[in-house]
Amino acid sequence: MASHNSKKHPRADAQSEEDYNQVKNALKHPSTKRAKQIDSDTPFDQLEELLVKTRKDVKTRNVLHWFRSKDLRQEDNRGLHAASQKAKKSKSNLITMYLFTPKDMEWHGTSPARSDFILRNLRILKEQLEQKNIPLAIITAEERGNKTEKVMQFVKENDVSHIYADMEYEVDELRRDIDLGKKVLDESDVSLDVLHDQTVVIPGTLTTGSGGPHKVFTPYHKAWLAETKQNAELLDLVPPPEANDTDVAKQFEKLFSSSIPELPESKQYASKEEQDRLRELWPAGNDAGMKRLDHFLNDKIEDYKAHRSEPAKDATSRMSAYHNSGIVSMRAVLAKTKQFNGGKHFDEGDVGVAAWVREIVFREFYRQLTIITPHTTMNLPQNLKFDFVQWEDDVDGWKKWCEGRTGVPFVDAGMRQINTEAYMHNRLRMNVASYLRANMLIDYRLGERYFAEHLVDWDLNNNTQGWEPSYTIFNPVTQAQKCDPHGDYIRKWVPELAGLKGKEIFAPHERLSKEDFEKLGYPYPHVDYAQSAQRAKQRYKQDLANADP
Ligand SMILES: Cc1cc2nc3c(=O)[nH]c(=O)nc-3n(C[C@H](O)[C@H](O)[C@H](O)COP(=O)(O)OP(=O)(O)OC[C@H]3O[C@@H](n4cnc5c(N)ncnc54)[C@H](O)[C@@H]3O)c2cc1C
Repeated sequence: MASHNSKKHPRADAQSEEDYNQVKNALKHPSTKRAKQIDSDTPFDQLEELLVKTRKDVKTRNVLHWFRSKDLRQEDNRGLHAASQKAKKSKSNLITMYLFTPKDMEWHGTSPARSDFILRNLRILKEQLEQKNIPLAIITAEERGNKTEKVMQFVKENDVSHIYADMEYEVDELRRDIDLGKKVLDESDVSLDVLHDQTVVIPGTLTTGSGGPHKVFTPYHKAWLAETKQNAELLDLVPPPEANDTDVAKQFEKLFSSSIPELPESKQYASKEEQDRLRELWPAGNDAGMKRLDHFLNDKIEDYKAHRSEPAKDATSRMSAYHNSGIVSMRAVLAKTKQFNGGKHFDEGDVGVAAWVREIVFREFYRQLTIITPHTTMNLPQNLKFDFVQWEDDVDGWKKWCEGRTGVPFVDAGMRQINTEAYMHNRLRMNVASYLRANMLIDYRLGERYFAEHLVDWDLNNNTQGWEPSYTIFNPVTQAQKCDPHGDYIRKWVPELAGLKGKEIFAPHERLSKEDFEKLGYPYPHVDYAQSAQRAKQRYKQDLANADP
């Protein structure tokens, strides 16, 4: 029977040695030498160069916008708007398409929650567009390698003269667009344009005094604030597409009748209960996303700076899934935030606004890092030396980490949150990542993959940067005492410990008698914190000293 427990999608409660090896197999990557070659002639630069030639002045017939999983909205969508304008100018038709590639979902390990979120958003989008007589055709590409063929076939069948899309910055997606661009060059009557839409400031454009793109966050953040202050039009929105004439319905009957696919077998929810729970937590559609933003601005943002790192307060926006699938546009989000700030620039009004926008700038910065060091989206760390660390094969530790049974309350609470909500608070993401790659010395890429397989907001850029290994090792007990001072977050997610008083909850094995601890039904820590942190530091130091990337 189709199940989320299937071999292709290991679940927290089904982690066996076989699953562990399967995850490991999904983490193949080029050599560090090859990574450097890729960085020296980036797919982003190659695509930008190609687009100069593929943006052709051809006679307009039908105009296509190709939606991707990162721009699933009609509101303030740059590519869609450009396509609509082109169609209107020549009194031709706008048609749209989404290429559904279940094998891409397998390849990236996309979670059931995110896969379902994408399909639910597509359904809403299709209905909205149909009210304007604009078809949204769902085309299935059976193989990862036959996308260009599928798109060109669609282009021919529907007499498309202009293809528009919004750019995705990861290596595979850039290479897909390069491949399409090369085909378009061979066609005398087809044009291709791929626009920047994911960020307010285009990746790669914020440069240092010596001309190269910023690679360090603090100066990038400063430059970003200056750029958006000086060029207020960066937050200007474009309108949704204009309607087609009604006769289009007949002409493109086949496209209108294409239906939203079912979730692939390996991406199905484990149960109806899980499906209902996650759908309620993550309602689809631009309206739902903007409503969530309003709620955050009205009720939470003022306290964001003070409480953002306290998971029990749920003081953050939970907007990431909407940002990453492009359900809301970042321009719309920031324009609204500025309005809330009384029209003042982001760093000049409310301190909560300044702190919140700073996080969004991290998101923009990580896209800049992706285009300049594309190897980071190929299962390799930013600092290539970390590829030389000898990780441990600790299957038992891995299983405990996945299930939230490491014996470290703060870590376990985080893991149980992700397993229940397809989301984890940022402070916990930092702590569970540190625990896996340092205290357990398990290859951080397994954790990275686990996040992909479980998060609704999974994003390759943010996830790889979040998992970037370093010498920093968090102490999850002191972290919990600082960020969850009353233990409420731990109590919520680790009910075995709910009855503990005061500081007992942060390290029950140390703070209770052996007898009382064993009554809890909660495990002893998988490793000793101090010894394991020391071991990791030594391992990193020794292996990085010998690394030759
Ligand atoms: C190990 C690790 C893995 C992560 N994986 C992902 C991931 O797959 N997808 C993802 O979107 N974020 C990821 N993050 C970043 C961050 O944890 C989430 O963006 C954040 O928790 C989302 O919650 P929120 O929307 O309530 O954020 P808020 O605190 O409300 O922040 C506002 C927005 O800013 C952006 N943002 C916030 N923090 C970060 C950050 N550290 N880096 C980049 N952008 C940020 C998000 O778009 C977020 O919605 C990861 C962080 C770590 C440490």
